Amino acid sequence: MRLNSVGYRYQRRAGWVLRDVTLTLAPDRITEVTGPNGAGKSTLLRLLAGILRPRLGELTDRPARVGYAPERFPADQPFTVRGYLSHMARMRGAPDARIDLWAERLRFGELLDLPLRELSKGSAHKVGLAQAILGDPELLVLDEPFAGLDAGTRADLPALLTGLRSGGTMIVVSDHQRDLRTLPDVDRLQVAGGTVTRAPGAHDERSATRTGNGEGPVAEQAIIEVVVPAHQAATVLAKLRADGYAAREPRT
Ligand SMILES: Nc1ncnc2c1ncn2[C@@H]1O[C@H](COP(=O)(O)OP(=O)(O)OP(=O)(O)O)[C@@H](O)[C@H]1O
Repeated sequence: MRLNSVGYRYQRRAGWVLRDVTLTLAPDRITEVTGPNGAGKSTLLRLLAGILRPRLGELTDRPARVGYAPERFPADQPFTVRGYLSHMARMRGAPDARIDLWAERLRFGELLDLPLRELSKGSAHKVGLAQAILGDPELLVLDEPFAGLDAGTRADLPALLTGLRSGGTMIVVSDHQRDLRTLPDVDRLQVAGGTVTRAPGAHDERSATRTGNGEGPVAEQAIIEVVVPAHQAATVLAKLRADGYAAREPRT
């Protein structure tokens, strides 16, 4: 996906929030977007997701299936959690079983029959994440997904995102608290002063601060090997990826 000299301002006479942004996002990558408050991170994410259209320049090669979770999920809707997610799943051609799967992974399974309006802020935020993910998007755009999450879900989320990336999803995350900082192999964009620049990736930064205070709330990762009959390798790999684990092809 490519942005060519993209500029955006909200009103005709307002100042430009973003100017002359040119960048390419590669598939199968996680990109973390950082920057100070009001710099334009959400604006950039809305442009990437197609919620906003560039006033200047162009955005090309956006994948067809896009999942987007806004910073604040609009929970003031007259549905139960399950009713809302079923509707979203139907619109995206996803099976209902995905609702239970993602409700369990994001730790809100026991809330599925509650009205959206009764949810706490953090639980509503989880529903916002689930609706973005359950349609198996090719591009997943998450605006501050860690904000307001309980410690367990917050610790799980980097591994869930890594699993989706392994399954081929391009992921863009704004993350001003830097929850992804210890995840290896993440691209980083810095939004400031109306421009977007590439910053050193989390991997580079982790190497640089290995003896410093770089530990974050990311769950500890473990690598295991699984031995299966050769003819089942592709099936098992697909199952692991569908379950949100990062799994790689067998070595020959
Ligand atoms: N709907 C809107 N109408 C007018 N101006 C807006 C709108 N949304 C954002 N802005 C302005 O655009 C600028 C960038 O806002 P944006 O929300 O993209 O920043 P951000 O980096 O995501 O900030 P934060 O870290 O506080 O969430 C700000 O000056 C903001 O006031």
